[in-house]
Amino acid sequence: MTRIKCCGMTRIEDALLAARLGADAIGLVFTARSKRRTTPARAREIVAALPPFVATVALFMDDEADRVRQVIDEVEPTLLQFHGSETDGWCMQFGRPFLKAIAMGEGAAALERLREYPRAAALLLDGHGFGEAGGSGKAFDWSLTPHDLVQPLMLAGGLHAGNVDAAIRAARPWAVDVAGGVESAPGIKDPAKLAAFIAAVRAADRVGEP
Ligand SMILES: O=C(O)c1ccccc1NCC(=O)[C@H](O)[C@H](O)COP(=O)(O)O
Repeated sequence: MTRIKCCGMTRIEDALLAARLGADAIGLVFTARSKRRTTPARAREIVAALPPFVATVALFMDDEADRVRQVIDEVEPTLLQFHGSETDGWCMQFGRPFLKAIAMGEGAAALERLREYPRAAALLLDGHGFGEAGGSGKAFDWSLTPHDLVQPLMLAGGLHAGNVDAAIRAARPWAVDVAGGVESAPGIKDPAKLAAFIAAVRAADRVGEP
């Protein structure tokens, strides 16, 4: 079954709805470069409201290590996610499992970077260009997804209910990640789009079942 992460949560009601609809994880963005950023205080409220077994992911992009530590202390996320030019060793310093986003906007040229994070819990292939922020709404060429990596792969970038089936068939990812495709405005989730997205992922999972 394809796991689902809904990113850029800023409201308790959106996070609860995602959990109720079956999302496996929600993302909380702390980098100043995001139009979906939230505060540690608000994130703490969202985390406290969630039911058990829904993972919480704290996102950063070339932020100071002290800022990451402050968020860990205040929010106690399940996982960290790094979107910038952080190295494998830098990401490891917090002693927490981490996801590393790889900018796939340059196409095949980006594939080498996937091999630079042997200690990442999973790799998130995102559609933006190198140095650009995530949450771009840009898809990449899913056929580039490699299948010889040990780590689980997550697919992100421009996904929505209308294309996630094709994305899953093309890339066969372990998980999909969505932000803009389920929103009515940055950081504000649209209940109908969220429900349609999760239903589309589940439908894609059933293809080929007897
Ligand atoms: O969402 C953001 O604003 C953001 C900003 C800076 C770094 C990462 C960010 N989001 C990371 C995510 O995991 C998004 O879900 C992913 O990039 C896909 O976004 P979208 O293309 O809007 O579905």
